[in-house]
Amino acid sequence: MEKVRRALNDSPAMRWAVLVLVGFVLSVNYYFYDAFSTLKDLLLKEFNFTNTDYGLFVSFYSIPNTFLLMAVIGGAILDRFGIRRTGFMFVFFMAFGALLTAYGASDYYSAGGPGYGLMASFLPNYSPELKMMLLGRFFFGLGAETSIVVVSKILVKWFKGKNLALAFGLKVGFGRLGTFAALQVSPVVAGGGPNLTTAVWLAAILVLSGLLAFMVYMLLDAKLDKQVALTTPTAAPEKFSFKDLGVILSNRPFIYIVLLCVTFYSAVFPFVSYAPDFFADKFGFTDVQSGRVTSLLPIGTAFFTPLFGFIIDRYGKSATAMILGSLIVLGVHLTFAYTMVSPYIPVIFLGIAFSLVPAAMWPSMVKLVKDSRIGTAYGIMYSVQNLGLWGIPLLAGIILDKTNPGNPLVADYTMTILMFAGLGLVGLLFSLLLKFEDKKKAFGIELPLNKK
Ligand SMILES: N[C@@H](Cc1c[nH]cn1)C(=O)NCC(=O)O
Repeated sequence: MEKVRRALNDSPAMRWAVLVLVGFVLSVNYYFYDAFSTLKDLLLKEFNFTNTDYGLFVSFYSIPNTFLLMAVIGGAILDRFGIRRTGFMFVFFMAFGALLTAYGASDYYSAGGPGYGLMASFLPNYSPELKMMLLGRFFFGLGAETSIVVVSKILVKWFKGKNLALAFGLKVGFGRLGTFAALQVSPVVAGGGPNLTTAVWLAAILVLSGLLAFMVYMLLDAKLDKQVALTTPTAAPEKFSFKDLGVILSNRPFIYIVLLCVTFYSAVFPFVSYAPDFFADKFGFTDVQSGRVTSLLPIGTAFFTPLFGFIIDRYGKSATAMILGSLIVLGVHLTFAYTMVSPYIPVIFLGIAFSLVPAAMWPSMVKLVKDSRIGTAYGIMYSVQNLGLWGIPLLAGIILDKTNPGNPLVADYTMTILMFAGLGLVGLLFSLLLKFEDKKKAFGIELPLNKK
């Protein structure tokens, strides 16, 4: 038998090719996730959505992952059944959900297409269009979050000990490019209303092309597994057991990272969905100016996250990077709440924090959890994070309504922004606890990720 000396993941060119393939899957995921934020007003006009309907549509993404624990279950399925089967299933759900959403927004459906009658037969306060789109968003969220877990496990498989933090940084960068493209392309395609459906279909078809890209990746994954099986005796996949869950959940630094994950992302993602309105109301910006300053965030982080990942691979200091990032988030929100400093400056700092924490947080997991349980660990992180992504935008809306009785045209955002600052402060506390715990028990979180 021919002995395989170099496996596919020993070739840097193959590793980067894999990163581009799975990065594309992530880009289309983020594109679809964010494509609707610039279409909000058009959805309100075209389908008579209220602001609450829109909020419901956005938060439906998180329902399967938070309340049905789908990301945890998906992560456990991933550890049990492997990357190819699990990845295909969840990327398929993501594409199915995207197509269902586009169908719900289509003229064909509105004219009484299949399913319209059924959707019109219950909950008459919600339109059949909204109900079909909610169902689509539900399946999209169910598939999208676990597919991010699958991509994370793919990166650990190909890059562990070989620029893993850089690979994670680039992974986040691909996601941010998807967000940036959505913010730029979606409103242009929609053309102010007449092509709204085309903009939604374009987003759905992009997600479908992500499924094709994943199928190409499956061929490479199968080849790598065959090569590894020739050189290393393969162990049978470990069965999922609740004992493993207990082991992961009793790991203190893991818990601190999960808690930082939910507080940090809750202080950033939901803020971003209110940011254009906040800039317009506090600084008198036009829609175009608000959009421009907001889109600095995804484009800046697309470059900075890989750069910080590159540094962390070589020099470590992940816990310190998380502390610094959390401190910056706190400072940025306090600046927004209490000063009139040009928003361009705090947004640039927010971009630095939004690059530092993800670049350090996601790859740190390999120091705490064994590879065969990494899917479960990321699944837990995403499920808990989704609780924040579901609840905090709703809480922000409630605070905004309560502090602005009578729904004035220009809202005072001070209390809402202070709520985000509070999340930043709690995140800072968890990042300090993480560093303290690492110092006490030497988990190696501060050490470089590249093997010497
Ligand atoms: N769980 C995702 C949420 C998301 C945002 N856009 C599409 N999905 C997430 O937070 N990923 C980590 C990140 O840093 O983007």
